[in-house]
Amino acid sequence: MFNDTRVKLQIWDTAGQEQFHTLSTSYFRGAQGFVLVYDITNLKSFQSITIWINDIYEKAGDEVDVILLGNKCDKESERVVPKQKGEKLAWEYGMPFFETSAKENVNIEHAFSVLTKEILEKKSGVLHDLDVVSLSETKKRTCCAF
Ligand SMILES: Nc1nc2c(ncn2[C@@H]2O[C@H](COP(=O)(O)OP(=O)(O)OP(=O)(O)O)[C@@H](O)[C@H]2O)c(=O)[nH]1
Repeated sequence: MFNDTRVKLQIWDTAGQEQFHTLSTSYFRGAQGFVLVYDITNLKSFQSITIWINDIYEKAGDEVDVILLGNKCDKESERVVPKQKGEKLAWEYGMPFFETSAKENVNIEHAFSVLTKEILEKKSGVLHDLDVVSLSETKKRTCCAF
């Protein structure tokens, strides 16, 4: 629930397709938000993030909401990607960043809440813009009819 609005999320997982870098454009078309996840114990997964960010913006448009997650934060002893690196990358692209653990349920709900909120805020912004346009159109027409 967000401000008394019930929200239903439809979440698509790429299920390993991304390894071959052959994500179908249907993953991007119509999507309102993206959750980019790397593994803090796997440097390559972090390095691939930049490629995916660019792919998302190219195929889904610059206006789309993206969050970055550094997952497996429960495996601190195996960490190879410092938290600051994730923060810096996210900051460069202006996206929210969290370290998460899917295993221990750390920050998962919070991350999805933040993404959902961003999407809803953008949507209400668009509706507001449309309202403004249609109101002024009506006004113009009323004006001309007189
Ligand atoms: N310790 C730990 N292990 C995790 C965490 N999240 C996932 N795993 C483990 O990491 C492995 C890979 O998880 P997946 O969810 O299959 O990862 P994926 O990148 O979605 O894999 P694909 O679906 O093949 O793309 C599994 O053995 C999970 O149990 C986490 O937060 N902490």
